[in-house]
Amino acid sequence: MERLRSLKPLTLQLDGISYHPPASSRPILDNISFDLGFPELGLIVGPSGSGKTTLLELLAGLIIPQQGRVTWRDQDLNYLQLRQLAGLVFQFPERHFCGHTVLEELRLGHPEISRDQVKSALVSVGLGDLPFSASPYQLSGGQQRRLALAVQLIRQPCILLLDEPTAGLDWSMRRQLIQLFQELKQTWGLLIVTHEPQELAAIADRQWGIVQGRLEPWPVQPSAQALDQQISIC
Ligand SMILES: Nc1ncnc2c1ncn2[C@@H]1O[C@H](COP(=O)(O)OP(=O)(O)OP(=O)(O)O)[C@@H](O)[C@H]1O
Repeated sequence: MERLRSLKPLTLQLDGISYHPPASSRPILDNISFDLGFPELGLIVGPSGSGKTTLLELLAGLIIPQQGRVTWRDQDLNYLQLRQLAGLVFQFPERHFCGHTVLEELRLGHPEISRDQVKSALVSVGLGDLPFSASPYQLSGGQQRRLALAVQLIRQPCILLLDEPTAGLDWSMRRQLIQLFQELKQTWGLLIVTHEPQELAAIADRQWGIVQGRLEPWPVQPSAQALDQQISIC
């Protein structure tokens, strides 16, 4: 990871990325290009089925595009390097918890991780007071989302990828999580995909829309014709 951190501009770039699995009649991602700085929070907004999760899976190195390049600090990355670079928090991550305790959850697959590292990851998501022995299943919805973030942060990725991170939470938990994202974006690159942008848009540095696998400017600018109509109505 130090090697990935130590090269040139602090930017993740996608250039002409297309993904078209054989089972689909059309490309799920169609010629996607954008760049995201570090630290920075990028927001991609799109309806259900527009390709949001697929884009994050690709950036996490879980699927491989047929076309295009992903570069980090001007260096081309393959899917194995993407797995190092990015930490993906799935939608409803609490459904994938496996550990019986918070400590187990944070050490899954990495038994060498020290208790100090565990503590530090918990502190960075505002769970510093949580006992290591607590059961992940007995935490509140907001705490579970924070724990899922800590599971990724402990791996020290450069970019955090978050799929609908506030879905299914009540207003107060959403507000607390958004406050946490605001803090995390001072240190990490964050890319969030959602179909409910209202609250997240307030803290985003860059925003795009995605429709049928194509990236678009967002929020959509009203056309000149629509503006003329508004003026004539007034
Ligand atoms: N391997 C695949 N083969 C065929 N179709 C696929 C494959 N993976 C995804 N799709 C289809 O691609 C489209 C985009 O899926 P994706 O999960 O990325 O959308 P999404 O924007 O995240 O939707 P949601 O918000 O509902 O999760 C969907 O229609 C999905 O069924």
